[in-house]
Amino acid sequence: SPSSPPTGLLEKVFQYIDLHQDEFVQTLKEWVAVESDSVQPVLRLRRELLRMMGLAADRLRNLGAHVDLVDTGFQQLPDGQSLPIPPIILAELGNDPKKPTVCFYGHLDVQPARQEDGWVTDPHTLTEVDGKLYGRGTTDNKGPVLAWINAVSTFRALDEDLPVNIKFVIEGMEEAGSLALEELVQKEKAGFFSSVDYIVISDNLWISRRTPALTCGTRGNSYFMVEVKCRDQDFHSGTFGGILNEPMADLVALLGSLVDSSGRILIPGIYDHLAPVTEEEKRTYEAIDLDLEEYRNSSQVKKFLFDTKEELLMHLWRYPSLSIHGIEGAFHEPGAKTVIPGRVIGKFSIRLVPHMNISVVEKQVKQHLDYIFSKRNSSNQMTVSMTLGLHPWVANIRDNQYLAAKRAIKTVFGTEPDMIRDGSTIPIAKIFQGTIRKSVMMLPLGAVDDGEHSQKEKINRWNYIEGSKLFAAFFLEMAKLH
Ligand SMILES: Cn1cncc1C[C@H](NC(=O)CCN)C(=O)O
Ligand SMILES: [Zn+2]
Ligand SMILES: [Zn+2]
Repeated sequence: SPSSPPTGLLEKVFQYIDLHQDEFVQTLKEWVAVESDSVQPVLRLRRELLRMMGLAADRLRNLGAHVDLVDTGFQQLPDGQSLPIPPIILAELGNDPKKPTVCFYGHLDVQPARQEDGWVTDPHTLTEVDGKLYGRGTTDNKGPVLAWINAVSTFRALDEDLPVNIKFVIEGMEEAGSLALEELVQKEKAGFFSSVDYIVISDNLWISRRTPALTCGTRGNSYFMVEVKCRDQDFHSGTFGGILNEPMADLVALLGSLVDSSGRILIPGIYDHLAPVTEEEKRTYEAIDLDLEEYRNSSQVKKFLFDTKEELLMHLWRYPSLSIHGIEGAFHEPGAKTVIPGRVIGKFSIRLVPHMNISVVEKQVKQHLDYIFSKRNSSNQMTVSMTLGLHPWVANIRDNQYLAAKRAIKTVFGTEPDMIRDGSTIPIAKIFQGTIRKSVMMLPLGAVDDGEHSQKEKINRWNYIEGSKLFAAFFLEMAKLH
């Protein structure tokens, strides 16, 4: 059915957002100018992060929100140093018991970015080219956080009553693993979060460049380190080559035993506990707006492992995958050094899906590596550890907020959303759902080609501005449903 044009208040709200879009872009520019990198643990960048959180707190206070900057202590580094963790913002605007309370989670830290890495423009100077707003953090996650703030500020500017009570959880350590956040969520379960009815996260992307999406699930992740050690120092391959079990040879064999060339994980039992594929689920893939050729070309990949939309999406979203990330201690620089590394650590992770069990996966991985290693009769020492275990997350799409979001998308974009999952992990979603037991929704704003974590990250002006409208329309739909 065609969408009806917005009327009354909504029309006023949309007009306001259109008229003030340059101001909204200007604020994004000011936020992108702050190099709030949480990944590199250095004091200069931590100060930038603190400044970023301060800017956001000021902006929220200007909206009339009550803002708490919660102190979260220090991050202990492996070298014994410690760095301050930026405070987590807990803010609230309105506490009318007749209205639903919607809490927005977002983060203002960003991935590292240097112009030499292959940016055409300075990553910390927001630059508009053909309607694309380039800059680190534009889509992940400063743009979406500001879109939510833009939506709230529009009601305030028009002197209109906010349709819902609003809360904010904004952190500055997401890219470093959301240090301190889980603890805060647990601590505030009976406090800040007790009045929260719904949580909205906008920290992933559509699967299309034009069709908006609603995200119904994410994969989890289990991260492994496998260390092979002969001794703590390197060897010269001229003086020791030929008489040692070399750690790299052991490690390469171990890593080479994990996955075959068709992408199938070779760890026994790993596929034993997967949610079965239903006919209903199969039908959902067909409706999704994904042009395989365009996706492949824009990703600059010659060939994917799968060539139907259904298989590709299933392997991204609902099957586990194993990726090999790197080897610590290996010689990786240019040139030809004749070294035998004495101790190396291989790093890989397995993306988890319903109904996999993290500790079962951990056991299966360890058993498999023990077996492969024992067959080599190596005199080296192997140690396997799982350093991260993040659960997959599945939405309850029958919740009111999914209905409200669908209606808001229809109003703003004139279309039904793609109902998608995401292959990566937003750990806090599962924690919100598990500890405070509230409905969680992921409502992304950015397009598939935004390049989060990559060079030339951008958000389209269109996505940013229509996204601000989407959040405003969502508030009104939520109020109607309550
Ligand atoms: C840190 N980490 C280790 N295992 C998983 C993660 C989270 C990370 N999350 C994202 O990238 C958010 C995407 N919008 C990922 O999925 O790799
Ligand atoms: Zn993010
Ligand atoms: Zn990110």
